[in-house]
Amino acid sequence: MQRVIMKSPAKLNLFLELHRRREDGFHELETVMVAIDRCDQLSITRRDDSELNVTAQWSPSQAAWEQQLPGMPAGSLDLPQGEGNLVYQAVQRFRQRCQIKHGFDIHIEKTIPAGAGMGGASSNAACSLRGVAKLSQIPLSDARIRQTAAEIGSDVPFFLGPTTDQDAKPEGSDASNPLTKGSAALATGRGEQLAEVALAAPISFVVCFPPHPLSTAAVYSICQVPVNPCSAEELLSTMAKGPLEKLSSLLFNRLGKPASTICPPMADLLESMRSIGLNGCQLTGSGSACFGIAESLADANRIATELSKAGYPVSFAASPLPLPTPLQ
Ligand SMILES: C[C@](O)(CO)[C@H](O)COP(=O)(O)OP(=O)(O)OC[C@H]1O[C@@H](n2ccc(N)nc2=O)[C@H](O)[C@@H]1O
Ligand SMILES: Nc1ncnc2c1ncn2[C@@H]1O[C@H](COP(=O)(O)OP(=O)(O)OP(=O)(O)O)[C@@H](O)[C@H]1O
Repeated sequence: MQRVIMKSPAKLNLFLELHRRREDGFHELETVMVAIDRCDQLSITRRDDSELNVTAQWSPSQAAWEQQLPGMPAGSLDLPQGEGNLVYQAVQRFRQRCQIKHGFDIHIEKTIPAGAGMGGASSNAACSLRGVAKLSQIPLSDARIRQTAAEIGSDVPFFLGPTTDQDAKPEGSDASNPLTKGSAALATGRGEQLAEVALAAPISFVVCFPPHPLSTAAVYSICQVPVNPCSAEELLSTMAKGPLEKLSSLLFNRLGKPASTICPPMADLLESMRSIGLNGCQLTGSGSACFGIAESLADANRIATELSKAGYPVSFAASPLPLPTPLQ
């Protein structure tokens, strides 16, 4: 096999709580993430020589994105190429660890907004590790893949999917829902310790990216660790057993406040989303994208169109997307 074409999904954080700031500068957190069907595409071709080439472009084009998001700060739509791209860093580190001599040509077609809190770069990095392992005949359950992912970023391990097929059968629920199995996980530590969680049925999200990218480090640098942290327990049990109508009241993100301090337009966006009829509107990750829950996918598509017309052109409906298990 010389080439793989892979989908690299985005994620939403349904819950995010901070427990303590660690000596290494990272925060111990508890977050529930769901992969969604807004995906970048990676094409990875094995080379006979040792060259590693990584290129990225917006789909359908940079010009289309610049036209859609005229208010974006200059340069914020420039995608890093080559060594500046997280995919290059992940693959190079993995090649050195596994002494992979051959090179790769990797091209990324981007639809996930950057600086949005949707894990675009992290997802691309995880996807590239899976693809390079496949093209190098390294079993996807090889521990060095997950080890490299954890070193590259806090969100990268999540996108590798369940560790083994056994892990993809979460406790106490019907894990056989083919539309959602393997799409959600509880992450702790700095985000690299994962436990698969069940989702009883698909959820209809509306995601909206205001033209204001946010730096994850900047948001964390002004966050406050609470004295009495919230718990994800009720959210997790409602995800597994329903009623899903209750979900929107259980969504929570401790980074919402620091993110809106840095990006005041987010408050207007959240207000617009609530007034248009979305439930449980909140920030995903460190932002600046926000999401809410609609009654149905048809409703989500209608609301996304309304938000686009109301001045938020990067608005879309999304559903949970099962992450691949190592056997796929
Ligand atoms: C906000 C989330 O997306 C939630 O899923 C993640 O926690 C962020 O993960 P990420 O983008 O992969 O972040 P990294 O690239 O690992 O870290 C970027 C910076 O965010 C801060 N950071 C990140 C994760 C964490 N648990 N605590 C932190 O304080 C640190 O300053 C770190 O230097
Ligand atoms: N493959 C990539 N795709 C997009 N951005 C990348 C990539 N590699 C490096 N970057 C850089 O990383 C920055 C953050 O990108 P993005 O927000 O997609 O990543 P993330 O940190 O995984 O997600 P999150 O916003 O949830 O923290 C971008 O602004 C860009 O400068």
